[in-house]
Amino acid sequence: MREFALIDRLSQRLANRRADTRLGIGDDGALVAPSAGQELAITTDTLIAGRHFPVDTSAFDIGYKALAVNLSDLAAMGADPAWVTIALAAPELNAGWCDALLDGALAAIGDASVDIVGGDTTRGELSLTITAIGCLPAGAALRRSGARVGDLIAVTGTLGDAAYGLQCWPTRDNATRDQQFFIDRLARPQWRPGAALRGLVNAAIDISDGLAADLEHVLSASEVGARLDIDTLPTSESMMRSCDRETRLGLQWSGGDDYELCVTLNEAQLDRARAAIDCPLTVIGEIEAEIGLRAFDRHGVRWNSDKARGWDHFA
Ligand SMILES: Nc1ncnc2c1ncn2[C@@H]1O[C@H](COP(=O)(O)OP(=O)(O)OP(=O)(O)O)[C@@H](O)[C@H]1O
Ligand SMILES: Cc1ncc(C[n+]2csc(CCOP(=O)(O)O)c2C)c(N)n1
Ligand SMILES: [Mg+2]
Repeated sequence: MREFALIDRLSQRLANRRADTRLGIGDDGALVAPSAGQELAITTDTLIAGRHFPVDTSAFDIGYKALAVNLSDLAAMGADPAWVTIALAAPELNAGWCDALLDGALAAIGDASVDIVGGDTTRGELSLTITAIGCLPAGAALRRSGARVGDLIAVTGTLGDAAYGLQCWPTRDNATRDQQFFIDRLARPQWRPGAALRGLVNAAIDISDGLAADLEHVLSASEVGARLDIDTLPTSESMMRSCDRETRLGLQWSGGDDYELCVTLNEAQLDRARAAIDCPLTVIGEIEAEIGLRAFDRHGVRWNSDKARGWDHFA
C-alpha cells in the first residue's frame, strides 16, 4: 500500500466525535477550538520497536500501547483527553497491519471523547510518535510540584506486572494464565482516568520508568521527601503466585511500564478520590519534610532501596 492510500483509509475509518474538532485529517494541520477558560495539556511519547515493545508485538498491541501511554500522561496532568496525532514510521505499509494498528489505537481510546486529528507517515524502522492534547479548567492541572508534607502517597491498580510480562514474553505461545496476564499488562496498559482526581489530589505522575524513579520526580519538583511502606505496594494475585518477595519488590520498585498513577493527597480526600476513580487506590507511604526517598518493611526495617532506580534510555 502507498502513503496516500493509507491516509485515505484512515480518514474513511475515523469519524470525529467532538464538536470542538473543527478539522481533522486531510489538510496541512488540524483545527481545534478549545472552550474559553480551558487550558490545554500537551504531551508526546515515541515507541520504538525493540526498545518499547518486543519486535514481534502484534500491530493491534502496538497501536494500543502507543495510545495508552500517551493518554496516561494526560491523565497524570488531570486533563480530559481530546485530540491525538499519530506519526508512523514503518519499513512497508501493509493494509491489514495498518487496520489492526488503528483497531488497537481505537480500543485504547475506548469510549473516551478523543479524536485522531492527524499524523504523519514515513518509511523507516518501525516507530510511532503520538502527540496527545487534553483540556482542563485553567489552573486545575495536577502537577509534579504539588506534594505537601503530610500528604499520603497512593497508587492506582497494581505494580510490577508489566515488567514481569517482559520476562514472560518468550512463553507467549504456550503461556500459563498467569503468564498471559503479565504479557497483557505489558502489551495493553490500562490508562487511568486521572481527570477524575482534579481537585482531590495535590500531585500526580504516571509510572512509566518505575515507581522509585517517577516518585523521585515528584519529590524533587515539590522539594520534599517520602517514606514508603514496601509491604503495602499493591500486588496482583498472579504476581503473588509467581514471584518470590525480593523479585517482586524489585519489579515493583523499578521495573517500569506500569502506567499506573502515583498521587499525593491530603488524607481527608482519600475516600472521595477512591470513589472518583474506577480502580483500586492504595496508600503506600507519606510525604515528609526530610529530602530523599526511604522505604521500610512492615517491621520498620529499612529496605535496601539502592537497587536499580528505573528506566533510563541512556544509562
Ligand atoms: N527532546 C526533548 N525536547 C524538549 N522537551 C523534552 C524532551 N524530552 C523530554 N522533554 C520534556 O521533559 C519532561 C520529562 O519528560 P519525560 O519523557 O521523562 O516524561 P515522563 O512523563 O516522565 O516519561 P514518559 O516519557 O515515560 O512518559 C517533559 O516535560 C518533556 O516534555
Ligand atoms: C522490548 C522492550 N524492552 C524494554 C522494555 C522496558 N521499557 C522500555 S522503555 C521503558 C520506560 C518508558 O519509556 P519512555 O521513558 O521512553 O516513555 C521501559 C520500562 C520494553 N517495554 N520493551
Ligand atoms: Mg509521564
